[in-house]
Amino acid sequence: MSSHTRVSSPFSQTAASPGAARAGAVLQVLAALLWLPQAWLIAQAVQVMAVSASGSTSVASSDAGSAMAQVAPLALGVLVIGVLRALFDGAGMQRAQKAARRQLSRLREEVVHALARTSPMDSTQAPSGQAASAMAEQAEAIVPWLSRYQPAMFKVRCVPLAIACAVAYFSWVAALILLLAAPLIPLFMAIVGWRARAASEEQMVEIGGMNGFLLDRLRGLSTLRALGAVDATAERLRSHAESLRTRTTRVLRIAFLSSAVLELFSALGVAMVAVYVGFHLLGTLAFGAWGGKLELAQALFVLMLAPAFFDPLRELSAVWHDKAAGEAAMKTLGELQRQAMPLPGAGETSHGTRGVADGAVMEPDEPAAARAVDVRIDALQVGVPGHAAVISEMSECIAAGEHIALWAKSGAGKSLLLAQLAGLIPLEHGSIRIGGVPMDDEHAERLRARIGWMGQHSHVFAGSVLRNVGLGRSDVSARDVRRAVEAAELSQALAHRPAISLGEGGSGLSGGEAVRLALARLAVNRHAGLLLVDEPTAHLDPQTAEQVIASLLEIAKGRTLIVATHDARLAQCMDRVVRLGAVAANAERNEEFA
Ligand SMILES: Nc1ncnc2c1ncn2[C@@H]1O[C@H](COP(=O)(O)OP(=O)(O)OP(=O)(O)O)[C@@H](O)[C@H]1O
Repeated sequence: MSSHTRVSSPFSQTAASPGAARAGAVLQVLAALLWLPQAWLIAQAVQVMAVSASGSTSVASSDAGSAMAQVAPLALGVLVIGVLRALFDGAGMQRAQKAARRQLSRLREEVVHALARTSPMDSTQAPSGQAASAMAEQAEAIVPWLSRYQPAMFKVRCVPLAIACAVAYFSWVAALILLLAAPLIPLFMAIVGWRARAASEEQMVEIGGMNGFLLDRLRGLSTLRALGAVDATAERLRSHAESLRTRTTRVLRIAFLSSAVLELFSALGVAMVAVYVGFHLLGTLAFGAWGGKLELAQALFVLMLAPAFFDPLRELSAVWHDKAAGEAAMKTLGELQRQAMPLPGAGETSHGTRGVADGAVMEPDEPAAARAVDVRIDALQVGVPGHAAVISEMSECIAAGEHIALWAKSGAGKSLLLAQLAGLIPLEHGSIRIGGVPMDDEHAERLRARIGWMGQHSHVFAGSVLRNVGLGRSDVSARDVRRAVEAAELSQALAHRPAISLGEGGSGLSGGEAVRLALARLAVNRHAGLLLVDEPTAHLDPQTAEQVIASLLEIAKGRTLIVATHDARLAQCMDRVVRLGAVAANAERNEEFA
């Protein structure tokens, strides 16, 4: 069973929250279009001044005064439109930026949820360092892509066309020059952008890989140091950094190339319009103005619009790299959302799941005290979806309150069975019922809340012992944590170091203390009617193992306990031993442990 959550196309992502993003783009387009009246007013003012200057030798000074009177409202208009343009542009950018930030938060939330909905047993999951780097760092590339590239793209679609129409109204030749120069730019940009995207993706993969590698090696630094592999690791890190440098340089080179392409063609376009307008005014090129001759104001207007025609394209070029980086980031986030092995029931809410069939004994609003539950395993295939089954079929009934040991050789599937019982792996064949409730997508979330789990390698977070036991859960009080720590005899073990703060991965704790910490986590779960424990005494000396067994039995009183073990002393303390791979022989208690 596998499900794939796909990130929808980046464009549909933006379309999903069109309001603010679109409003931002529209405001920026309006600001750009306001240049048309502003340029017209400037051209008119220049014409008035030119006429006044040319006539000042022969005409009375009162005419110069009237010219100033004509120019003043034009100048005021230019000023007012200038202020409006600045306001529109500023507001548009602000809105686009805010919309992009919101979109990024939403995407990050989706990725976090997708990761949380993935089974922890999925061995194909991205390394945590890579996931953290993708979400925290690479995902930031989405903001400029949405807030700058997309409005720039919108402008390119509207503004040059409007300007070309305005220019064509006065001179079809000038408009033709602009229209001929314009398509060359997107064409070359697309060619360059295609390379930019590939280069950006390679750069992102390299960043993610390097971060994952670094985090992984930092976690295992003590092992690397102990085995004398620090230098070799540093060497690999250096080669990663070198490769990243090369890829980053390639991305920058392509970004510079795209700007150069655009500058070249836009400069040529503007220059050709200027040459035409100049020669037209001089009378050399007397065509191209719909049979007439351009006035000074009209010629100036056309001339001023020529660079503005290319402005949106220049802007697009400046942010062209944002598109490549943004799309590469979207792709990386999409990869993170791909769930090869979903966590059963992670998408379901625990609300409204009352009324479970078969006389279920676990009610959603059950009081705090744990109640032992029975476990029924029917024709269960033990294994991970997509991999060969480890046990093709097993059936077993475990009574409420019974304590059993799973006994089998290494690799026989004890841990996988415990993971299936805990609802951490989707079931492909067969069924599990806990307290009469089937372990399926509908009930898994609720069942997990009633199961205590102690894995083979419990992760220890950096922080205090109490925080590591409470794990910030709202339903676990400080009193519960203290009691659990007592029950696991962890406080006695750490009595000589009361203010101990643990390092990431459990540095600062002995192996026995780490097991006690895991026991305390087990004990703190007051709702757990079923405890699943994986090899709690592995690697412990006989005396510590005995203490751990005693604590475990104390914690498991009145609850159902299933423990995977190779330890005969622990197995002897159980009511029954279930041999995996020889399930039929489990009806009676195994004499080996009598
Ligand atoms: N997440 C996983 N994805 C794919 N295969 C897995 C996964 N976890 C375990 N396996 C495989 O399933 C088989 C059973 O593993 P499991 O950890 O259940 O054995 P075990 O009986 O608990 O062994 P041990 O006593 O050594 O802990 C092994 O061959 C292992 O490689």
